[in-house]
Amino acid sequence: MGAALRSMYANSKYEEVREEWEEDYSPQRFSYKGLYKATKGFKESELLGTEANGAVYRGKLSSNAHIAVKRVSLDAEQDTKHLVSQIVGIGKLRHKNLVQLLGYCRRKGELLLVYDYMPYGNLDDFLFNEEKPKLSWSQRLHIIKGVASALLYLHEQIVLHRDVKAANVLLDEDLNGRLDFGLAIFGTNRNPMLGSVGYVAPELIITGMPTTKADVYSFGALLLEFACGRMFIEYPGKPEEFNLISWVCQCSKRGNLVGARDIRLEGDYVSKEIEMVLKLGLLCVQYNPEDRPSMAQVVSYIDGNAVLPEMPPDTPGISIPTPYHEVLA
Ligand SMILES: Nc1ncnc2c1ncn2[C@@H]1O[C@H](COP(=O)(O)OP(=O)(O)OP(=O)(O)O)[C@@H](O)[C@H]1O
Repeated sequence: MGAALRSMYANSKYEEVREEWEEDYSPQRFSYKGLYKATKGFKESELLGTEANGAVYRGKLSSNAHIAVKRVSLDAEQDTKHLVSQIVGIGKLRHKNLVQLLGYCRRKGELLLVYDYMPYGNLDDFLFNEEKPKLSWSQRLHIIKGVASALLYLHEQIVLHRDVKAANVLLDEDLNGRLDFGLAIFGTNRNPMLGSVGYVAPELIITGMPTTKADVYSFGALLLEFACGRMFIEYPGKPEEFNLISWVCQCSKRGNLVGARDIRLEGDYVSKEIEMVLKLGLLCVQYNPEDRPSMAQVVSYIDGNAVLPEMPPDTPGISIPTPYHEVLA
């Protein structure tokens, strides 16, 4: 048992692995031949990006649907059955601000994940790459609202995202923010901390246990990045500007919280909204997980259905250095 029962196109370039237990998952199963054709044979020109976990290609199916295909290598000891059942489960989630995971294909030592294609790529580029057109404040707020509601939806479905970061927020054709599922959601991220440096909640480094409040922390870091147009942690920065918590608290102490904003916004912003996003960001990145709001509260604050609690910049638990300070100082 467990051996491949059927190997489609054995010994051909379209060879793939299918096992009997996958029969129930056939609606989510893509053929390697179909994906090969969709991506023009995984041609260099269709490559969207290569990250530590694998390469992502743009593709077009025979139905004319645009897709993105992520190729990931599988460890021999990986529990493939469990992984595939997780992929199928995640694929059943439906929310307008999630990047839909359409299905998968499996080859020897390799997994291919198929997603809806997001034409504008990820937020990382728009927020931190000076060469990309800047996002206006109203576009940013629209994206923030979308991502917050997607994360709330995941938590309501008892799913942790585990890797909220700007690179995992993609933009669709209408510039809606769509939360992408990084590999961390499947627990296959080879980074044992689960998540990405800078966005990981301090307690996660010690416990290694992902929680909803750790997702809220990462979302808070993202909020600060949206408003400030800078990465949450910037290595070459001045010590007091090393991370956005210190930077925003400094501005707040000087009585100029809005001064922490992205200068690329120029005059295009609403002070009250920037203030709300910055204050909410600080609330979410508090050191103590119990002090952070839930995603349901976060959505209420963003939608203006609840009043944000006042939190002076010297409140214990916000302006203290993160563990990264000590590691990287
Ligand atoms: N569905 C998609 N549509 C369009 N572009 C995508 C899609 N998914 C990923 N990309 C792009 O492909 C590149 C690599 O993405 P990938 O998700 O592997 O990066 P990552 O976020 O660092 O990885 P991970 O989240 O698994 O740690 C990025 O530039 C990303 O914007």
